[in-house]
Amino acid sequence: MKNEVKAEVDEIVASGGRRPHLCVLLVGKDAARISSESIKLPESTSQKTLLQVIDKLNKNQEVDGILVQLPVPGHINERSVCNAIDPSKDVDGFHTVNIGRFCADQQAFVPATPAGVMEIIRRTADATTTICHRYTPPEQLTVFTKTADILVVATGIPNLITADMVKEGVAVIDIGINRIKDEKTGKIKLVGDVDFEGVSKKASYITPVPGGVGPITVAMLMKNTMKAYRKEINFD
Ligand SMILES: Nc1nc(=O)c2c([nH]1)NC[C@@H]1CN(c3ccc(C(=O)N[C@@H](CCC(=O)O)C(=O)O)cc3)C=[N+]21
Repeated sequence: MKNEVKAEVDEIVASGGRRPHLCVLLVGKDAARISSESIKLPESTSQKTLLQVIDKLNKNQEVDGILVQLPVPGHINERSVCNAIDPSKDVDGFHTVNIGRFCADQQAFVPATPAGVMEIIRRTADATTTICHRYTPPEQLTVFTKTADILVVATGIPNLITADMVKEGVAVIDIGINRIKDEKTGKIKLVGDVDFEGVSKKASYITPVPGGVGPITVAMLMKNTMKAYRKEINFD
């Protein structure tokens, strides 16, 4: 590493900010405290510099888990960044090694949001899985949503799913996180992709936003961090 780049990286890492904010207390033999550190880099940061910061964290024995908050600015290749993280510290499960191992039924770090959703559903029973996406015609979308026993929504479109689109007794999991302006107060508020007000009247279960998938995602990230700390995942 060139000296001036190294100095820059050292400075960025050193200015990484305050430490013990996030305190997760586990009582019993696993009692531990997870400390976390946010390293905020300017938008203009080059890919090279970012990769060097990651490399330093990879080599730092004190660091068990690394998460690069996505999305990254356009001049940075997301895949290269995810793949720069040591797979054994990849608590996001975004490294191709972890994705590949997961798909091949090998031990791996699994992404926190889907793991959280599975935790919510907590069922291993057979289910037919169908996927709709941005090219699903709107009138067809309703055909699918109306037949669903479990409806998992992640679109980024506020109020996409309304009461008329679901069947009585459906279980709804809302992964959407949208910041919209509240018509009444003028304040920015957080909503999901589901019209909670209407759909909750028909649903047997429904996760709210905020207070649903978000917090359980964080919990799954903590779980992965503990797995990384204990070196529980065997990458052989
Ligand atoms: N590498 C990477 N991994 C991620 O897992 C990742 C990411 N990048 N980029 C952004 C998204 C989004 N995400 C959230 C997690 C928890 C809440 C959460 O806990 N939300 C609270 C509300 C928080 C608030 O009020 O702002 C809630 O829903 O109750 C939100 C969003 C993880 N992401």
